[in-house]
Amino acid sequence: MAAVLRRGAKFISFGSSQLLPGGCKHGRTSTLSFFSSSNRNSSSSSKIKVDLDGSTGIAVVKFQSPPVNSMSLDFLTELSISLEKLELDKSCRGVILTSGQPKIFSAGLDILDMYGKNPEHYAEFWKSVQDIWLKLYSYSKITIAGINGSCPAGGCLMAMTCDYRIMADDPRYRIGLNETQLGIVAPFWFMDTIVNTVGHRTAELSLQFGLMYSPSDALKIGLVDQVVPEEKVLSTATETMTQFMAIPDHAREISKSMLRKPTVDRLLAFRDADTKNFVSFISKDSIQKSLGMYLTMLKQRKV
Ligand SMILES: CCCCCCCCCC/C=C\CC(=O)SCCNC(=O)CCNC(=O)[C@H](O)C(C)(C)COP(=O)(O)OP(=O)(O)OC[C@H]1O[C@@H](n2cnc3c(N)ncnc32)[C@H](O)[C@@H]1OP(=O)(O)O
Repeated sequence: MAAVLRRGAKFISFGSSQLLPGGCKHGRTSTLSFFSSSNRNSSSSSKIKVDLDGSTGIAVVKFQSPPVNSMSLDFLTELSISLEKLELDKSCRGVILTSGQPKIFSAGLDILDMYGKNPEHYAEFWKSVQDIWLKLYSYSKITIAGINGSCPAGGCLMAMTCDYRIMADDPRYRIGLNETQLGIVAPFWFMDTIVNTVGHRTAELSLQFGLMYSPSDALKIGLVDQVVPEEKVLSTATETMTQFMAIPDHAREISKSMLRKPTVDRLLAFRDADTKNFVSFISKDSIQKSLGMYLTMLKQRKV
């Protein structure tokens, strides 16, 4: 795959791949804030900040992994621990996933965890990706994604695991599974998730072309449920959460579980084979070379 950098263009191509329009640059430092009062419970690891309001039962889980909230092994581990704690916490009834980084919800899987490492690392990384999907797709509590920025590939997958998606109305933002644009194939459970979200025909087009949707187009195909001004993403998520909470938990939970269990069971049944496939695919010299070129281009990109 030859790298073609089209400076100033809306998209930058790598072979047949496209980067998202952007142009924003991010500081690498993060500010951790702690909030404490009798009804609020905040915790903050280095990449994930959790703010649980005991009076409403709503937890806001904020990604704070600059510059782009890429899903590294550390990020996934911290997120997994935070979600596990919230699932065990009886005072929590719902979780809002959102970003603390400007213009980005999550850039998807961290390419650095898939490049230049050994097979053991790739296996460990992939299991943590499977883990977070399994956890979120079968999460007993209500989950809402407050998508306040771009959301490619793994970022889109994470948003699709939620019960409801609210996206900021900014035409520069994009959401979608763009794997084919990178010359790779989304694993079967990524595919199952998008089929369950937008339906089979739309998923076929979306996956084959690796389409990235603007917020309004994502709304049209049902990839997101609502588009609101950016400053209203969190308040809308809170209002929506209140509507979900009006439904008896057990009935909602069982309905969710019955609808999602076949999809979850499919990954559980083929989990080891899926890990082996990933490790063998990502270890190939040709794939490593392509990833290396893609990373270089990401770093050189100035628009
Ligand atoms: C047969 C079946 C076998 C099974 C095989 C399965 C194989 C498939 C595996 C799963 C596949 C895909 C899942 C993924 O999620 S792959 C990741 C896809 N993500 C992307 O392509 C996004 C790339 N990034 C961007 O488009 C842009 O960065 C952005 C998100 C739009 C943000 O733009 P920006 O202008 O605000 O920031 P930018 O300057 O581009 O980036 C800032 C720094 O961040 C680095 N970076 C960006 N994205 C990633 C990433 N995903 N991982 C690691 N690092 C990333 C970028 O390099 C910049 O770094 P630096 O500051 O210059 O050092």
